[in-house]
Amino acid sequence: MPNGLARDRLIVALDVESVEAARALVATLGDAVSFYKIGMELAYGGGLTLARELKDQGKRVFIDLKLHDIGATVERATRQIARMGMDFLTVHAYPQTMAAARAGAGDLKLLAVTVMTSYDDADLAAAGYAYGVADLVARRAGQAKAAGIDGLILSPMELSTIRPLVGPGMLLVTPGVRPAGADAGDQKRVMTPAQAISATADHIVVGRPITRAADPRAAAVEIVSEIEGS
Ligand SMILES: O=C(O)c1cc(=O)[nH]c(=O)n1[C@@H]1O[C@H](COP(=O)(O)O)[C@@H](O)[C@H]1O
Repeated sequence: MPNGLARDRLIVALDVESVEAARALVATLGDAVSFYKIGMELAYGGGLTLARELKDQGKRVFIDLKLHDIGATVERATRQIARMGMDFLTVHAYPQTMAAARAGAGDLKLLAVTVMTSYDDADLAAAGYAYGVADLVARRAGQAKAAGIDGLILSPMELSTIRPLVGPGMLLVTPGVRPAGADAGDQKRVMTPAQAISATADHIVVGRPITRAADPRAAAVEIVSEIEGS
């Protein structure tokens, strides 16, 4: 049985196309993984039913729907996820969106997505932003804290500047994590599990390096031992 505390810091992104594929992966990973993320691909393929099943198995579940809409819609959608008894929900880090989600969340923990880990400064400029990544993440971190948001999604590269800004109480959750030598794919701001944990990530989110591995359980166990050694 892997070390519980280290294991609970790994969140596996169940980015697969069907509930059947997700169930098979969860069975393969067994007690190596305690925390799962259900994102858009699986949610749009029936994954919200699986979310309840995972909770009933004692797993923690992060619903990653990255809400962003008018306030009334965000508030009501957040309330629906809160009723499902899930652990985390993502919303985009826009002040109006975060305030609306806070109003609907109750005890559900909200994570604000700062700047996607597939973006660099040039991508932000192309999207019309005057800020680079570092400045926009910092600005949104301050706004999330002011809105009473529980945590942030950011890349591991921003942890060392953002942790001092937000303090120990804010959950810092980082995708953009790759074991040494793994393919970065579409991720542009990347660090290893050990580097992310040393830089004070509370949780790391890992998808393809586990879900597409020849032996997903071995890949997860390896990452948990890297977390444990950090
Ligand atoms: O909100 C997220 O989880 C997220 C935010 C972000 O900035 N970057 C990012 O990669 N993610 C998610 O984290 C997971 C990363 O997956 P891999 O790149 O396969 O490890 C995917 O499910 C993404 O949707």
